[in-house]
Amino acid sequence: MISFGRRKSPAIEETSLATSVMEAWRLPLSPSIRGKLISAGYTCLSSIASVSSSDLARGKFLLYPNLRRLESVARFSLISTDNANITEEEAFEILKLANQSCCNGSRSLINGAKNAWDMLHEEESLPRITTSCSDLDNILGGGISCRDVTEIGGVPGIGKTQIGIQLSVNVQIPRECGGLGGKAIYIDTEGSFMVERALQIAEACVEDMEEYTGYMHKHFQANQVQMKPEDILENIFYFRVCSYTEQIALVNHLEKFISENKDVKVVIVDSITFHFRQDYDDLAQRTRVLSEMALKFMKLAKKFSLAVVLLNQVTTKFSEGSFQLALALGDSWSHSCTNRVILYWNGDERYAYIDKSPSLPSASASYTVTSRGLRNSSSSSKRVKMM
Ligand SMILES: Nc1ncnc2c1ncn2[C@@H]1O[C@H](COP(=O)(O)OP(=O)(O)OP(=O)(O)O)[C@@H](O)[C@H]1O
Repeated sequence: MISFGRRKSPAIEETSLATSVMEAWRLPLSPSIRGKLISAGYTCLSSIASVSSSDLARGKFLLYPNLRRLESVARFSLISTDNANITEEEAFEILKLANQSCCNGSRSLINGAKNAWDMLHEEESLPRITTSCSDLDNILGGGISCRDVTEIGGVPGIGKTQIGIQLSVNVQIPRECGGLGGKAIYIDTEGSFMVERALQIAEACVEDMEEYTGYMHKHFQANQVQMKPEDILENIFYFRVCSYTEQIALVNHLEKFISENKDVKVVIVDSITFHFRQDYDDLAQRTRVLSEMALKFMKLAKKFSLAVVLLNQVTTKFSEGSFQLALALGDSWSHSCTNRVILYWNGDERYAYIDKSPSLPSASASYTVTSRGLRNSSSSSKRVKMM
């Protein structure tokens, strides 16, 4: 049976063509030699490295399926296509550089490999941000993991914003006190961030640190940490976004912002889906845009070793004959985060449940929201082992 390859759409063809032109374009050659090379049809490094210097010098054209389109890309890239004659010397130089670039490319890929033992150590030594609730920290393996995207969802009033504020304060706990000594980015889409509440939680955090460092100073001659609640507020970078376009623009800008503020160790989005649920009509496109956004957050988390916390609303969904709570955009969005924590009420008590994690067992723990922030509830945590 003869199978025919699926024909790429003109747009895809043009994009891949432009990408391969970029490969030749990146070689450190003079513009005139580069122009000759591309106009002879040698665009990607593998095609250049596979010919002899004499073939290249003779200006042997590669069989290119759509040279006219190549020429239009070349013209667009301001490359001269008038003269395709390459001298022997130029051919030799081109081959040398192309071979070097090919080798560097594969070497960097091989260098990227890690062994599983190193990965295990890396995982164990990953810093975590405490939630100020030791029961919750326990089920989270010590706190919110840096280098991961964690989604926290729950009904209105369950305490999502309180957790977001608590984390943006706690990320600043100095290293001497077992913290990260970092800064926070708070992206507020709903207008729920209250600065007075952040000050209240910061004051409680400073009091706890003074108590801890006072004890350490008295018994172990350790330095006392001087930190004021005002310092904590100064280290929370607050962004208010009022539409999904602003949200997309901000997320695209974050990499630059964090490169300039490398101390940022947590990014909180409160909430991730708010504008997309309200104003977005095209559901398929909405899923694509949100998945792309989640991918960008994952890249940021890995690149800058920071925690991304996406707060999310829940909706009711009719399933198996009854209404059940489901995270907003649940099904379409479900693969976009590494960890997912669901907050829920059990009687009068607030509970957190690990719904998804590649490394933690499913478990639940109770917590309470006090005037000082998140704390353990009076009842002890409950671990539910899943099959
Ligand atoms: N100063 C405080 N002292 C004690 N509890 C507080 C204080 N401030 C807030 N809370 C508790 O936190 C709850 C509000 O939590 P939060 O605003 O984080 O909910 P949420 O899940 O973000 O809700 P929404 O989805 O509506 O934004 C209040 O109902 C109250 O129980």
